Amino acid sequence: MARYELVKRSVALITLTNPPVNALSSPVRHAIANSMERALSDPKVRAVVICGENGRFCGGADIREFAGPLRGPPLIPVLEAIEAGDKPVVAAIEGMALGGGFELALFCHYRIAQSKARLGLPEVTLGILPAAGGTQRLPRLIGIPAALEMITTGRHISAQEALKLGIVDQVTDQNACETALEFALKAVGKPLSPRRVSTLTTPCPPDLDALLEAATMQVKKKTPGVMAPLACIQAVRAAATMPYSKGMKQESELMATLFNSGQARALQYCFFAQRTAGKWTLPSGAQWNNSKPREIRSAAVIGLGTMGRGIVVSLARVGISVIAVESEKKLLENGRQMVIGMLERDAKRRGVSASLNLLKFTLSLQDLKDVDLVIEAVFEDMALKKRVFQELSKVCRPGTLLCTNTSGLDVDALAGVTDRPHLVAGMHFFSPAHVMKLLEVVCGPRSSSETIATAMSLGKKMGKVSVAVGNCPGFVGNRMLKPYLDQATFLLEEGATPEQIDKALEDFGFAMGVFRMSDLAGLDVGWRVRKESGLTGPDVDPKNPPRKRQGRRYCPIPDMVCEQGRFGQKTGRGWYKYDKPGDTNAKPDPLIQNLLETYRSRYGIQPRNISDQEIIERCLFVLANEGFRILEDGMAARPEDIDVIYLFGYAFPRHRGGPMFYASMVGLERVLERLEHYHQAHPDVPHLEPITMAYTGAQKALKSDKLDEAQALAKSCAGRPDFLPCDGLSICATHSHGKCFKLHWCCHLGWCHCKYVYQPMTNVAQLPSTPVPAAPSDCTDTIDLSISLTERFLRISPCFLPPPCPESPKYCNIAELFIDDYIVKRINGKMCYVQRPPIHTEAPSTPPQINPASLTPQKQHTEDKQTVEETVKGPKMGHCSSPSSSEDSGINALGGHYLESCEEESEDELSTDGHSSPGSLWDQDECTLLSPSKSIVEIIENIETTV
Ligand SMILES: CC/C=C\C=C\CC(=O)SCCNC(=O)CCNC(=O)[C@H](O)C(C)(C)COP(=O)(O)OP(=O)(O)OC[C@H]1O[C@@H](n2cnc3c(N)ncnc32)[C@H](O)[C@@H]1OP(=O)(O)O
Repeated sequence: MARYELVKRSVALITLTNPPVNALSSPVRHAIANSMERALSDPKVRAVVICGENGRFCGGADIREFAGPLRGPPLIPVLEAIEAGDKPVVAAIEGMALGGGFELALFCHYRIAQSKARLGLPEVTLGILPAAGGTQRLPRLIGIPAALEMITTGRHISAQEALKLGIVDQVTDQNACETALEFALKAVGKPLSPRRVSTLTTPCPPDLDALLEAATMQVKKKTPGVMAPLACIQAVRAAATMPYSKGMKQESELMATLFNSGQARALQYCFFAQRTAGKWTLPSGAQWNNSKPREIRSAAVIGLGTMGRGIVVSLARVGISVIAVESEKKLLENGRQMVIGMLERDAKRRGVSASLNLLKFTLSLQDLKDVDLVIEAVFEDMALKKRVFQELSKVCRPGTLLCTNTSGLDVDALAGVTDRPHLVAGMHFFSPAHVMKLLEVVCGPRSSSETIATAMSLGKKMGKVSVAVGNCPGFVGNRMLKPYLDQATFLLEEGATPEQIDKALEDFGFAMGVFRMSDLAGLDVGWRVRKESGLTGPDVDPKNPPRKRQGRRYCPIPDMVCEQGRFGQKTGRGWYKYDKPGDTNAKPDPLIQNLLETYRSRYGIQPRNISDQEIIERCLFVLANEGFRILEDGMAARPEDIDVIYLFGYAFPRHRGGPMFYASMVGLERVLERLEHYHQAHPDVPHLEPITMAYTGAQKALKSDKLDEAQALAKSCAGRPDFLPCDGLSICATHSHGKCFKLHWCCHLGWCHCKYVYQPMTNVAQLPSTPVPAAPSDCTDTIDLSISLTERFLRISPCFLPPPCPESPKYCNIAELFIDDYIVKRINGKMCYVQRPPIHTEAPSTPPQINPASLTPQKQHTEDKQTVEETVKGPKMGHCSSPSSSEDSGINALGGHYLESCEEESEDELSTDGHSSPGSLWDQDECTLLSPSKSIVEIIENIETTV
């Protein structure tokens, strides 16, 4: 974790060795502390240099450690020992010094930076503040204004800027470590006191209060409702007004508040979710690390509308030569001028020369015969796109990849008209394409893994956050948007105003409410789509009730707004009025208020007061509900992918984590209950029906037509770093195909390709601890909650925490729980899955008394124990069994499970009377899930899978 060497006979060189970013994990902190002690006590050592391996100084604290209790030495005392030492310590900064890494450098007496290095305190972006002295030391070093700006924005600065600000002492084009070694030797003997930042006085500007006030206003405007930047300002104020030690105390108190906040969890989740999305996976098993992308040197873009132009710019600025095609001379010339203008402005801003020589503009598709990849960006019309793809098929060389920038049309239908359906995929950019970071890469059923790998890799090269999604109407982002927009207009019908709905959403954290956003995007686009899909317009049968379409509720208000020529900002009128077309300052319009009142009275709707809570719940829970459906349908691989799409494509507030994360933070029971509530009130709105309900009752018959739930679960988990193939171990005898998987933590169900085989294996401490919903008063032991696997998955991993340490001794294993119908039991307020007992005809009227010992044959204990030990040691996994053998072994799961999970327990603890001994471990948190210490074991869910 850190290497210690004596170099040049008298300099201790400490190299951090914790790939990929030399984060300050517990072992690294240990190693720094030990190395410093050694260096300071060795009389041969006259100076110390600290650097990072592989050209990266340090990426800061190990963010993964934030999820659990702090282990190992706290960072601050380790760093204080560096500053307090009587030998000069020089930080040799290559690559990056971020967060705790930057703070480490600030505790050193000198800092040398390689010219390409970046420095910064990005903690604010993770919902925390620089709490290893960053907020107290940086202002002392560079003054309040510059420190405030760096700390509240988290901006990374260049080595040159750091030199200018006085953060580093020297910038070198050479190896920073070599330079630092020379520098260190020269520093020997010079007084260290002035180099100790903690002893400096913060230069305090006379207008401190005004400065801090302005900063406060600025962050409140830029990131409304976000706590961390405000806490940063308070900490910096302390640096200006308090002695160092008091300031440090203040910093630590502020950190304590932030550290456990939901915002910090959300923002840290976003950090990892973004990186997880790059690790794409397809149902076929193809994924980021087993599929090779092609290199794309040349591309073509068809259509030079807003989207096409943005795509051309995105490609050209990363050095890909582009042929841009239009159908008419005038459009081509217009597009050419606009693209050149955009590239020139972009290059000026980035201080580089515009890559105009990479561009070619043409009216002929024939010019595309040699390009590596084509992105079609013509009008959103299937017939037109099909014609283009047929033509491309004829013109382009056989290996050219053909991509479409459709925002929701069937990619496979386009693939079907080509001679190379495997080389066709969707590349759904967001407008404006050269600005927006999101790219949905749409995998058609026939898209090859190489095609997807290439599109994903091209997206990354263009600086996009690319997410692989399935091919369904609207893909992921726009599919979810529809129910969200519907809810907003239904709320209008019921009594809300656009201003009220927008305000509620903006207070939640959206930069723009749904109506302001629609005005910006233009209302005519959606109107055209609705007309084309027969929801409105002359083709609609006049006998159709205006507020019903295809058997479900329909709100015609948006059509009525468009019929008045109100298309949003561009026409100066939409849901709001604007001073002139193109203006952005939205003002409430009494005409809209009139329209709503007339509408309501025409349809006999009594307007009611609608709370902000209802607005948020209906708009956002319906969004998450559709997300669950998308996971169930296998159209997104993981909830993180959905969240990333909403964060980067739809401006979902980052400190809320995304719609799926938000739902998990609210608590899925609550989301479920509210959706049920709203669905009961609005039964003609299917999107309000919780996905969990789709598999119960009257819908049950449909289940066989649906994708199997277990498959959906596995799909939703495949590719997660915590969802690991179990090394090709032999699997069930009857279904000897595929591989087994195991979920370490997020779910205690694993899955193998014989889709009914579950292999629970999880860390006891991580087993579901979601509070169990209160039982109905008239029936205290049973709630007939039939929930889907996808939901359960999310429900028990409410914040997608990282996996526990693999060496954790607390794995439990229900090796043979592979049943088709099992029960979730509540034990001590937590949940446990066991096989349904032999069928009893009647549900017990009182809570069943489970006698664990009687459920647990002794022989099975021993066998299970064996399995657990193997599990703990390594990836070896017990066999999965076929459903046919479930009856032999399933029931032992409960006993085997808890016995092995709490190895130190004697069987006495598993007392058949169900009462735990005082002080027993069964009473402690870590084992509560498995403890039968309360005699009442409640059945809280019936979960069925199809066999
Ligand atoms: C008392 C409290 C004391 C101290 C508190 C200190 C607070 C902190 O230091 S908070 C952390 C501050 N640091 C950061 O925010 C940096 C975060 N990382 C990045 O910005 C980037 O990763 C990067 C360092 C600029 C490198 O970028 P890039 O080269 O593009 O690689 P990535 O794909 O982003 O990351 C590679 C790999 O590393 C993982 N990772 C990166 N940083 C951290 C980290 N700080 N902790 C843990 N893991 C980190 C990242 O998740 C990637 O992992 P994969 O598994 O490969 O996806």
